[in-house]
Amino acid sequence: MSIDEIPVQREAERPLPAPNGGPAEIVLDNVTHWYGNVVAVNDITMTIGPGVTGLLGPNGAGKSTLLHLVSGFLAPSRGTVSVAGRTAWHNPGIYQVIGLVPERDSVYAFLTGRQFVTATAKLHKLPDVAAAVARALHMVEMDTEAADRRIDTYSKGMRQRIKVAAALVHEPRVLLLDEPFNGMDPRQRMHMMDLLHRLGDAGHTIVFSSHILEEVERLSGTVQVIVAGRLAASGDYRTIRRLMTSRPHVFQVASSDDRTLASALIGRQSVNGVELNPAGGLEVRAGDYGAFSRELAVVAREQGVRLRAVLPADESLESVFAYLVAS
Ligand SMILES: Nc1ncnc2c1ncn2[C@@H]1O[C@H](COP(=O)(O)OP(=O)(O)OP(=O)(O)O)[C@@H](O)[C@H]1O
Repeated sequence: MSIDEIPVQREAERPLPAPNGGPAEIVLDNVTHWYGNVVAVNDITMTIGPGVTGLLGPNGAGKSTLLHLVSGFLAPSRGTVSVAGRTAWHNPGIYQVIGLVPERDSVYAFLTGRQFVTATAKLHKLPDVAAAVARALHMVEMDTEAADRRIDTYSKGMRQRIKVAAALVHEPRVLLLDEPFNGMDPRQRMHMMDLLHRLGDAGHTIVFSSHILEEVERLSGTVQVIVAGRLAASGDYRTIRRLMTSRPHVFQVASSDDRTLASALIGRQSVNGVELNPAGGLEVRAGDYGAFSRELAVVAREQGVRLRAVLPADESLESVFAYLVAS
């Protein structure tokens, strides 16, 4: 069957509000997806409206599967997914309103950035390809000499930006990005965050997945937390943050003088306990993530101790998610 033969299904616009109060552009209604015996998405109901929404969850939680369900690439095993009031599955019409930035580089590296974006514009059969390409390159700030260089000369940040340009070339209302910050350095990250912010402020519905809480916190007002295929928590990032930070945290700290740092930390307000590790470094139990991070920097400076590493012992976030699911 060619793409033109796939029946276009339309669904009545649903009046469901999104968590941020705006109209719901994306509606998942009791959606489940199995890969054979694996349940990747398990009975998820959610609505997403304009602005930036972060899909937060550990690796394997089902974020990519969920984005592919919303993009219409996967059929729900149960339930329904709709975008802009239309059923996502088997509905080529939704490609007009969706742009997808996949996690992997599905880009021919021998093309220039401009050629790649032009090919996408032609696939969409846009009336004025050159103008659409120029506009998309401008939006991601790639309307420079770099646009005419081969993609295999690009940095990771530039490759991500050109993928975003291709996804935006047909001016979709909804932009879906799978782990867009992976492998980026802090400057590239800031740049991409700024771009997504601008698109969200302009009224687009932006959904991006991430397994890093800080990325989601800095970028999105609304957060959907996915754990083991289920929706574990949903709402304003402050609510999610509070849920996460009101539990005890354990940090592994490495410094130039662990003993001095340990004795200076004991008795500090944000610190519940300190232990020196036999193999070096210390383990600190703290009540509040933010307060401890600030206090540690102050104490280290006061004592003239250099901090080499500060890592949450439960860095994978698995324990945070387990806590959220249990609560
Ligand atoms: N094509 C597939 N066939 C079988 N199982 C799959 C397939 N794709 C994903 N899975 C499984 O479905 C579950 C959810 O995977 P998914 O890729 O959606 O999660 P994710 O949150 O995006 O994780 P990651 O960030 O690691 O990609 C995992 O258990 C994964 O192993």
